[in-house]
Amino acid sequence: MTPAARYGAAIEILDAINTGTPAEQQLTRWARGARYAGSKDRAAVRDIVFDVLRRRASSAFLGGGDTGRALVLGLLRGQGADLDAVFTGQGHGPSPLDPSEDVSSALADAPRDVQLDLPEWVLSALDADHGDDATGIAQALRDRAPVGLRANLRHGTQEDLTTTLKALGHNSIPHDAAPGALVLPSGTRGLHLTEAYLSGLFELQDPGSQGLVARCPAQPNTRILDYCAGGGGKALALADAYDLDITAHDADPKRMKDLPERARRAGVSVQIAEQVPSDAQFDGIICDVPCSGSGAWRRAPEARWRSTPEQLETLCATQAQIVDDCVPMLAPGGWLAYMTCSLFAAENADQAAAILARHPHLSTEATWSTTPLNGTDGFYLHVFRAAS
Ligand SMILES: C[S@@+](CC[C@H](N)C(=O)[O-])C[C@H]1O[C@@H](n2cnc3c(N)ncnc32)[C@H](O)[C@@H]1O
Repeated sequence: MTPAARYGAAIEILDAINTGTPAEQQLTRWARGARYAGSKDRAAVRDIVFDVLRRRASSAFLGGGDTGRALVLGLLRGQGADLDAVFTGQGHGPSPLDPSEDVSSALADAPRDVQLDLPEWVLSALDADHGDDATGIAQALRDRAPVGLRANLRHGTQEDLTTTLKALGHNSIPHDAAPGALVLPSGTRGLHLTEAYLSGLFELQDPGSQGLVARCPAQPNTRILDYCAGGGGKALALADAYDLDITAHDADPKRMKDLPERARRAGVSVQIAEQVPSDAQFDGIICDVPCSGSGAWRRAPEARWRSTPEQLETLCATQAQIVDDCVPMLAPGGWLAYMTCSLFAAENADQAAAILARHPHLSTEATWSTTPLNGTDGFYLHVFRAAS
């Protein structure tokens, strides 16, 4: 595909997304029908679509509308790109621009929420929760995220992995959020197909996510419950760091389907429990609760536009319930790590304060958080300790 044809495809896909089809679904549908598109074309079209979704409000402002064409036009204007090289009208490229598509305003004339590509209510919450950092965080959410890796330290050091990746043509940089964390530039692809990955040398995981686990006060040979295990990112990181008796649970067990294979590849052991007996006791419990995901909105760019204050309220109620379900399973003197990939205090510090108020036998052992300003996704951790 020519570069212009890739933009043409992105315009069609964005028009379909505008009718309510989720972006992933529409990208898959397009790729199935576009046999002529190679893997590089598919990746490039996906990047354009996701770039637009991350910058949807500013692209609509600069493109003079919210059709697929206007959004792509606005994105390119914002990037200062050569518009005539894209709107060529040749092959499958978009038709040439019409004078009616000229927009005289600069982005600096737009309201702040438009400039920062966030719904107004989200920006107000970030301002309230992050003060002077809010603008920088919002700006970071407009860009692609770097690729994060976790070296499986049972297979080698962070330095060993850096050397292996270098031999594969990838320059990785250590990240100080966790002992095995590395980052590579956004857009690094195909790592999961390398022998290094298949033989268990690393997992794909944001350094911030690794930082949460690195701060859990696990002691060797203790019983740990990962109550919202999902794909097992936290359980696997913990199992790599210590010899533990780890039980992984999720309300939707299908989400754990890849966990046994990932554990096998990493050379660690994690037991799967579809049900956890209510009288079970654990020395440590991880509550990696379902949340707005606002800390990771660079990776799921549609989510910011679909999120609502009402959804946030429902999520907060679920988070509180999950912790309340877990607290009775905490052995005397045990720890509970409440964690989110959210930037909102409502899901983070406010929840922690409410948990302490509801469960007076818990105290705060540690807290930690990170935002995209640190080169990670946004995460929050609150470690509680039960009285012995
Ligand atoms: C943030 S994700 C977990 C990500 C995972 N820990 C990881 O690191 O890959 C939250 C998970 O909570 C699960 N969940 C939602 N409600 C739950 C509940 N009431 N009890 C247990 N798990 C729940 C969801 O199915 C989802 O997999």
